This record gives sequence, structure tokens and C-alpha cells, in this order.
Amino acid sequence: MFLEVQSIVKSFGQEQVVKDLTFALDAKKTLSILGKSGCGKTTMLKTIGGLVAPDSGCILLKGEDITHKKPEKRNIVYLYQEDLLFPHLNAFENIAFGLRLKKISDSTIKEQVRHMLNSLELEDQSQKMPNQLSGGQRQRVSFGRAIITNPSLLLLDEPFGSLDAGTRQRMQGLFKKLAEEFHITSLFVTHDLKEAVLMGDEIGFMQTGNLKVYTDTNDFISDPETGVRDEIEFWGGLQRERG
Ligand SMILES: Nc1ncnc2c1ncn2[C@@H]1O[C@H](COP(=O)(O)OP(=O)(O)OP(=O)(O)O)[C@@H](O)[C@H]1O
Repeated sequence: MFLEVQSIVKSFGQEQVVKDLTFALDAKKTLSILGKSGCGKTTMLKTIGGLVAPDSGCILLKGEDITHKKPEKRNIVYLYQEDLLFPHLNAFENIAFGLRLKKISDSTIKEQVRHMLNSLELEDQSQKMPNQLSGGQRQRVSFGRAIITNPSLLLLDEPFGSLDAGTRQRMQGLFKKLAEEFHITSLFVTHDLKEAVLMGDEIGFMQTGNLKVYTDTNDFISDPETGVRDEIEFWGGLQRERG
């Protein structure tokens, strides 16, 4: 398996936030993760990204034990809702940033960033500064900046949470396209049931520090615990009521 998380436990003081977290994910797959506020989703992502140290358990990435590796050595990118761009760099340079650190030649950087801007449908926005971009455009630049360095794993923490419904829908489609084109493996935390079903090859449901993974989306939809049935019944009921 590409990612293996084995028996991770994490407490803050008396509060055990992550309890015996165990799951695995294949390369080029997206695992959506749902769960109530405060159930430990962000803590789980941060543990995998190396920003929070687990009390016990281990994390294997491509067979290598990365549990105690520094975050910058893991080749994992953690992206969250209000991910900040560098305010003094335009869209092009924000995306180019990681490549410039790697001392890649100017012509290669230009070619790769141009290609990324095209994939992100941002070819006309490359010279704009972050404060001149819309929320959805800024989020796309954040994705570009993350993906261009070719990370092994993307950790997405409610990445579209601050966007309006229409922009969110377009971003979901775009992410699917990017995931395919750039062979992305990701964990995608969301509060939105529909988004979880749309984005995930598999769906994880987190409850009180445990993660139950449904490798078949249909099993997730038909499990009464996940809330999908209630949702379907709600809309069905409303439709019947209104004739
Ligand atoms: N650094 C910390 N110190 C103490 N408690 C923390 C810390 N980080 C998180 N917690 C607690 O751990 C629990 C889980 O938090 P976490 O942010 O992982 O939840 P979440 O599922 O991502 O929530 P949300 O959906 O609201 O973002 C919460 O009760 C939170 O208060």
C-alpha cells in the first residue's frame, strides 16, 4: 500500500483525540474524510504531515517509516481552507516558488508554471498579486503551488470551505481533473456529504477518534450511521410534500 497508518494514538492532556487510527490508501486515490466538528480530523492530518507528533503508532509512506521524520522531509503537503499565498509575489511566482528553491533552470520553471497555469485555467491571471485575485483563484494558485513540487501525498483540510456554492462546484471538478493529470494521492477532509462522495474514491467516516473506511462508496451511502440516508429521505420527503 502507498500510505499505511497503523494504530496512531494522540492525546492533548486528558483528551484522547485520535484513538487507534488504522487505515491504508493506494497510490493515486483520494480518501474523503467526514466527521463532526472536533472529532479529530485536523489532528489526524497534522499527525500524518508531521506537524503533530503521535503518542504511539506508525506511518509508512511508500514502505518507508516516516513517523519521526521532519515535516519538510516527508514530501507531503498540507493545504487548508485559508492557505496563505506570499502577498509580495504574483500568481506566477507563487506557483514557481517551490521550483525556485530547488534551483531548477529558469526556462524549465517557465514551462512548468505555464503548463500549471493552463491546467488551473489561470493563464490570464499570472501577473496578478494575491490581493487582486478572487477567493477561488487564490485557492487554485495554492493548489498549483502545492502540486508543482510533485508531493507524494496531499493533505486537504476543508480546502473549499470558504467558497460560494458555484465556485466550490467548479473547484471540485477542477480538482478531479488535476488529480488525474498529476497522479495525486490525497486525503480530503470535508464537512459536505456530497463533496465527500464526489471527491473520494473511498470514504472515511471519523467518530470519536476512530476512522471507518468504506472502500465502496455504495456501502457508505447505505450505512444509516453516515447520514446519507437521512439526507436522501429529507429531499425525497420535500419533493413529495410539494407534489
Ligand atoms: N494543540 C492542541 N491542544 C489541545 N487540544 C487540541 C489541540 N489541537 C486540537 N485539540 C483538540 O482536539 C480535538 C480535535 O480537534 P481537531 O481540530 O482535530 O478536530 P476536527 O475534527 O478537525 O474539527 P473541525 O471539523 O471543527 O475542524 C478538539 O477537541 C480540539 O479542541
